[in-house]
This record gives sequence, structure tokens and C-alpha cells, in this order.
Amino acid sequence: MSLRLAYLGPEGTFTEEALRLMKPGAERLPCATVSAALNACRAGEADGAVVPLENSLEGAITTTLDEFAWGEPLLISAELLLPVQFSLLARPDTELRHIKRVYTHPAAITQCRGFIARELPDAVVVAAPSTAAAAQEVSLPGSPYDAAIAARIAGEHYGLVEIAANIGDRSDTVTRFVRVSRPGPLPEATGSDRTTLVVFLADDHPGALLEMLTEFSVRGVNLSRIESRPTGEGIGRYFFHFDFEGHVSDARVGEALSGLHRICGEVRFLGSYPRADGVAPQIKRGTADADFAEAGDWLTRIRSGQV
Ligand SMILES: O=C(O)C(=O)C[C@]1(C(=O)O)C=C[C@@H](O)C=C1
Repeated sequence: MSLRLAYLGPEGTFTEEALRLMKPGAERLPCATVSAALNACRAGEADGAVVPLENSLEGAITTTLDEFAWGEPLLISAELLLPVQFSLLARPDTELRHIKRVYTHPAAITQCRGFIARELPDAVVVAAPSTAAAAQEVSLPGSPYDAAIAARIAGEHYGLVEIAANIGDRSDTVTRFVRVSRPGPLPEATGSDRTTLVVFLADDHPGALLEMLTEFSVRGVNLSRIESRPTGEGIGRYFFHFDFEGHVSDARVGEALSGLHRICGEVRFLGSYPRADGVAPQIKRGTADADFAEAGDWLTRIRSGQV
């Protein structure tokens, strides 16, 4: 039976491209939102889901971060870095000067800010559920929108023409996607892994963030992303999202997690999985697995009086 993966649809989204690259043979279940894709996975309607997590220009995809923190637990099992290039797409015979209403995903609005300001200064830009949903809508006769901003492939899929190509503010923008599934066995450590966590404070006090960071720092664990997100319980109440180098089976990572578990209110483990860029972590002196094992043996010896 083939793997069934939920994603932000309809056909032609960047998320679909990421899914195809991650699992070429998988059956694809398009969903209207990132939350719906994750819930399809939670409910067992899909074996997993592919969702965007962060963008090199715009930063974190906050819906994804919040879903990971609050919903039924899910585990990340893989990541992919996808270069994103946007096109301005319209029905045949549309000219740039005729475009007054543009439809696209909010992430694309942010990433194409320069082009919109320069070429479409008078256009109204409306937020769509996804770039492909925007292209699909624009393709309908009688659509209130003149153009969509989406991947070129979405234009081909929905019969739109490309009015302008590569309209992103930068040509090297990359979105990081992750594949998630319901909790189960973790991917094996590869030597080039990443771990993702959500941490809730036990209580707010001076130095709380520094205490958390110290758990990583003293074990030589290198962070690659830290984000604070509001808990919704009032101004100034936040929880934290971390990505860092290493696998939970590495001694230094395991020790840092145990430390956080001791001092924080809740630590939600979101998975250890191979890094898309294959970069191996820098191991600081005294923080390799062998160093932790040797220190453990030493402690056992002195506790038994072998000084
Ligand atoms: O709308 C899409 O095509 C998506 O896959 C979503 C999304 C995002 O959420 O960032 C993915 C990649 C691009 O950065 C723009 C939009």
C-alpha cells in the first residue's frame, strides 16, 4: 500500500513540489490549509503531512509552529530545502497595465514586495489560502482577480500565462519543508541531524531564557533557529521553538533535553531527523559521546570510592 501524504493544496503549490521531491511515489491528499493537512495526519486519514516551516526571507511560518505546539503531538521525520521562484500569472490576453486585483498566499506577498511596489503600485493584493488556490481562482471565468502570484507550474496547470517571471525580491529564496507523522520510531542518527523542540516555561522569572540557552551551551549544542510565540494567555506570555544540530541519541543532545525537562514547564519533542544540507555538527571539546561515557564511568568509580 502506498504512503498517503497530506499537503497544502490544491495541485501546483510549492508544498506539493516539496512533497513530490521528498516522496516521489506517495499518494497526495491536497488540503485547504496547513492545519487541515496536519489534522488529516492526526486523524489517520493520511500517513503523514508535508508542511512549510520557515523561509529564508520571511522567517518562520507561524501557523506551522503553533500547530506543532498545541495540537496532538506529531513527529518530524524529514526536511527539504526548496528554492522558491514566483511568477505573475493571468488569463491569456491580460497585460500588466490591466492588472488591478492580485490574488496570492501571504508568504508570496511578502516575498514579492519589491515587484508589487514597482510594477503594480495601484493594485489591490488579496490574501489566498495558497499560491495554487490563487492561480486556480484566477483561471475561472468571471474571477474578481486579474492575476495570481504562484509557481510557474501552477500557471501551466490552470491554463494561465506568465506575465512576469522570477518576481521575488531575491533570486535565492529557499523555503524549508518538513514531513511529519504520528508519533512512532525515530529516524536513525546519520551524523548530520537536526532536532526540533517546543519549550514552555514553568514560570516567568529573570534569566529564564538564559537558563534554557545554558542547557544547550554547556553541552556544545549549536542552535539553528529560536523563535518565541505567544501562548495567547496575555501580553508578555511566550513559549519557545528551537531547532538545533544533532540527534536525540547523541549524548550531548540527550543531556540538554534532560536539563530542559528538569527546569521547564513542558518540553515537547518534535523529532530528530537528517539535515537536508548534510552538514555535520561541530563537536566542541569534551562533548562527544565518548566524553560523556568516560565522564559517566569516572563518576561511577568515584562514587564507589575508587579515587
Ligand atoms: O502557497 C504555496 O504554494 C505554499 O506551498 C505555501 C508557501 C508558504 O507557506 O510559505 C510555501 C512556499 C512559499 O514560501 C510560499 C508559500
